[in-house]
Amino acid sequence: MQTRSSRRLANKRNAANTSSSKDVKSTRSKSPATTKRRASTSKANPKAAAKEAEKAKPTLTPRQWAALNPKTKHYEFGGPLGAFAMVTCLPLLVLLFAFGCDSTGYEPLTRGYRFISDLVQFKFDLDMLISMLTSWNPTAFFCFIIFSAQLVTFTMSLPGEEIQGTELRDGSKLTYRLNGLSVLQTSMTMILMTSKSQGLYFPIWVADNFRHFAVASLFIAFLVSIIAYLSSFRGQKLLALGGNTGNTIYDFMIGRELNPRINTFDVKYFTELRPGLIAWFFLNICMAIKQYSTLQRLTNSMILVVLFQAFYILDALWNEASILSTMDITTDGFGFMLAFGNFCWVPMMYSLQARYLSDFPLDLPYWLVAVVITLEVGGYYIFRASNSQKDSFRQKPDDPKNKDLEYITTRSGSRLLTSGWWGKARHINYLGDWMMSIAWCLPCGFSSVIPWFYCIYFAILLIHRERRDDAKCRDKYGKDWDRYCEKVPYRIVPGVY
Ligand SMILES: NC(=O)C1=CN([C@@H]2O[C@H](COP(=O)(O)OP(=O)(O)OC[C@H]3O[C@@H](n4cnc5c(N)ncnc54)[C@H](OP(=O)(O)O)[C@@H]3O)[C@@H](O)[C@H]2O)C=CC1
Ligand SMILES: CC(C)=CCC[C@@H](C)[C@H]1CC=C2C3=C(CC[C@@]21C)[C@@]1(C)CC[C@H](O)C(C)(C)[C@@H]1CC3
Repeated sequence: MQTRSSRRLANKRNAANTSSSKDVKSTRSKSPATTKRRASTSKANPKAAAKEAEKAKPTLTPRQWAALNPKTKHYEFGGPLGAFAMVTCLPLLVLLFAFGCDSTGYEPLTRGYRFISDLVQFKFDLDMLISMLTSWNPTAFFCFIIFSAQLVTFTMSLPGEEIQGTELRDGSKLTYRLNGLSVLQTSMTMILMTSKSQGLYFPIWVADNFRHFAVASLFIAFLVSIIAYLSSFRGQKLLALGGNTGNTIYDFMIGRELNPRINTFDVKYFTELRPGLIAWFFLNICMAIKQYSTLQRLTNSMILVVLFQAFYILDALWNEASILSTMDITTDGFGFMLAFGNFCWVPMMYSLQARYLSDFPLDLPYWLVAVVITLEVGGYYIFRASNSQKDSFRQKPDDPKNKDLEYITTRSGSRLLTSGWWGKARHINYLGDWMMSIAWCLPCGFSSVIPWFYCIYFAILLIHRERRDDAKCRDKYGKDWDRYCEKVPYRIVPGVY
């Protein structure tokens, strides 16, 4: 994909980056004294070091900048029309689920339809409008904003191992601080300390005001994505190869800038692994506490759902370094899709099962508990073992456990595994993840299809994601990818798909 001139620019930028920032450590051309001074500046004051690195980047002429950021020629997600549909329909779906589901029933579609038909027939009287507006809870709104601000503060201030991401198109490498688990622990402790003085009042209040939190998360998602889109035009930013079409709505949705940063604070990395996962973790606990407060006990279905999902979130934060090689970080820009996905979609839609069970408690027979546990353990095993095998093979190919694995070497130098987990299907890790999604929905029973939403949506997301990744790899590896596909014919489910 890289043109010759963009490669030349990449080398030029790389030289500047390597000599100026602690981000790229290996090939410095400065004197040891300068190097030492810079290293100590970056340790003592990472903000100043980041500014210094930014200043040291050569200013490109408009033509050079355009060569580094070629115009995107192909659309994904149905182009501008699809992007418009995503920006409008997905938030509406969140609102429909937030307002259409409560302890009286889980019927977002009927309620949504009634609401719209009343609106169309002008049955929407003033009293109704007033009652809607006065039911808005500004406290919940501000709580969500303070919660998000706290996550930013903790991410920036708590210590953590600093590691480098994959090499970017302009030759530079960014540094990321791994402190996800400390951020989760600190934010949960803060919340628990606040709510302890009020008994269990705070978590129950959060569960009761779920819809207001949904509105707040939507507001933040739009705010963050608008700011990200506008700031992508300031200065000479490295853009995502897929997000520079020039079409406003499309670029806004897919993400224009590759790695928006405020000094050392990486907005995309933060968004991907903090607000969504941590808010989801917390909302689930609130739903469980709400069930406990009404029943004076927890049902086995609630225990299973909350434990499984908490484990999934802890696992993601424990392995947070592995996200640095996913397409969200290496390829996609930061736009509405990721901001909305993480600030709003993940916490509000992924917590649906726990929310459903707090409104409609259910005790599962032992045989079903056994089925659910088997699915979760089997799914997690496939998910984690396959992801770890790929990470370990890529990072330590000489490790004894990787020595017997078969692979093909591509012309770009990367190796593609053709045995082990990655010889069974090209995205066997998706299968494991999807099996876990069944284990999370099954405890909700079959009285309503709504809590099954996650499992259905996730199948669509994974099938679409596999197609996107396939296109990316075909573009990157050309004929080598065809060779790999011949050896490993199945996409996600061995022998089936
Ligand atoms: N819960 C949720 O909502 C979601 C969860 N996920 C999960 O996130 C995880 C990461 O998924 P994702 O980012 O899609 O990508 P993957 O972890 O599946 O990685 C795909 C990349 O791996 C490399 N690769 C492909 N085949 C091989 C091979 N045979 N040998 C070695 N390397 C190979 C290629 O990158 P390269 O260019 O380096 O060769 C390819 O682009 C998955 O487990 C998924 O289930 C994802 C989305 C949503
Ligand atoms: C249609 C729509 C709302 C699109 C937005 C998609 C996002 C919800 C997902 C895109 C990739 C994601 C990942 C995770 C959560 C969902 C989103 C943001 C993830 C953080 C979940 C935990 C995993 O262990 C993971 C870290 C591998 C994963 C990364 C991708």
